[in-house]
Amino acid sequence: MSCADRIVWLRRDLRLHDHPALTAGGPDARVVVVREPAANGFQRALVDAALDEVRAHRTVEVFDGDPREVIPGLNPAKVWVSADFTPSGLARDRAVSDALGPGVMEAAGSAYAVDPGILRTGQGGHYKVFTPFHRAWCDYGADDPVGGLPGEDGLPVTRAWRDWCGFLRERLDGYAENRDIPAIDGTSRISGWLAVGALHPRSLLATLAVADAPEDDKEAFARELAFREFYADFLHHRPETAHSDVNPRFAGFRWNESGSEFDLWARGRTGFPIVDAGMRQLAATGWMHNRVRMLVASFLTKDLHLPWQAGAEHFRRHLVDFDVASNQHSWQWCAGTGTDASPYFRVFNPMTQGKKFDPDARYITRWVPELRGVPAGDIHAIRNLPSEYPVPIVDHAEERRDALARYEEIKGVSRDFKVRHGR
Ligand SMILES: Cc1cc2nc3c(=O)[nH]c(=O)nc-3n(C[C@H](O)[C@H](O)[C@H](O)COP(=O)(O)OP(=O)(O)OC[C@H]3O[C@@H](n4cnc5c(N)ncnc54)[C@H](O)[C@@H]3O)c2cc1C
Repeated sequence: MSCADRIVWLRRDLRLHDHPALTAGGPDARVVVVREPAANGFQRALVDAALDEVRAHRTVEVFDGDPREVIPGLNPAKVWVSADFTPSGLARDRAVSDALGPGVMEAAGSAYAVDPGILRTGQGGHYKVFTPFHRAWCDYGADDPVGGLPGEDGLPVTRAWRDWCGFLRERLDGYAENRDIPAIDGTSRISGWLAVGALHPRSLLATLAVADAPEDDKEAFARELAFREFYADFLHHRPETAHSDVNPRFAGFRWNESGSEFDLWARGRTGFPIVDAGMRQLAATGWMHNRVRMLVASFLTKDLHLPWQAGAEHFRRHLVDFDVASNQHSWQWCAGTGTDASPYFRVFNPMTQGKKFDPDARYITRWVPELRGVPAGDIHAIRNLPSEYPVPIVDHAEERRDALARYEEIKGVSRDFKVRHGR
């Protein structure tokens, strides 16, 4: 087999370190990228940045077109890839592999520390609840990084790696507490790099283990990585849940039709300051703090009674870190339809949540300039706000009651179902 026959096809694994597929292909393999549509402009810019760094150190042939035609058209004898477990990635890879013929395409590694599908419950099923998954994930453990980390063995130190090391140095200490406060730059902000594969959780866990920080903070961080892997594992077993409710009880739920209220939510013009701040942060930067993602998702599904799929699609079109498993399942969690879901009847109050997690309204006023200079107490109580700021588009207390009433309708259906079927 000549070098030209051996290909490493890079997708969302745009890095040179800790890369089983590149290691399997060896230093002489052709490295190939087929440009596929990115979820949005923010993610496309990150793909380009990560790809440029790979190209600065290794020749990469970049093709446009459909990988189902481009890869077989190169007539390779062998193609190594990082396994892609997303439903669309699996379908693409199956088609490419069929076109190449048996044994040509081989997966080495994936975007996860523990590949989806590996962990099983005692009964042999897949995990449906995070806590036992997390326990099993910790027990299973992650392998050591493959082929070295940036800065070792001549491997370049990339922007993504510098961001990660900056977090380890400056913000890991205190992460467990600070991660919930949107006004503090307390999280790692590496989700975009993970989404394009410029970082790998295995390398993160290896460096996290030896970092000089309190164990609580390290454990809290690893737990968040486990959430990412839990959602990927769940989606692997239940691919239809990228679009449909995990909890079948919601099949008959009475959602509203999307209309002008959706647009006001998307534009950060709901009149609820913390919701508007989050949506404006998303529009401006492609990123939103996790706590605020939860609040805006709760608002869309429980105050506006709009289906989680509409919000998830909006996030897909804007998030720099869009990841189908984390996004769809986080939305389902917030809507109450998903794995381990926050119960439907737990409805976040945007005023009290704002007061609790952004007490001096620093986060809110960073993104909602009309409210600068207004006392935090007034912002959280939504009173005496300047006329250029919108009045609330709904009455939260009323919508909460409505949400609970709608939930009662399907609860009743489910109780009837149980009675009729003798369960
Ligand atoms: C409605 C909603 C939609 C979301 N959509 C996405 C998405 O498309 N892509 C995405 O990566 N995350 C998503 N998240 C999860 C979370 O908000 C982001 O991962 C996190 O805010 C990224 O910032 P960070 O890297 O600073 O996180 P950190 O707090 O530093 O966490 C480190 C890493 O752990 C993972 N992580 C953290 N929290 C979660 C979580 N709740 N679920 C799954 N993984 C997590 C991410 O990979 C993150 O980069 C969503 C959350 C909600 C509530």
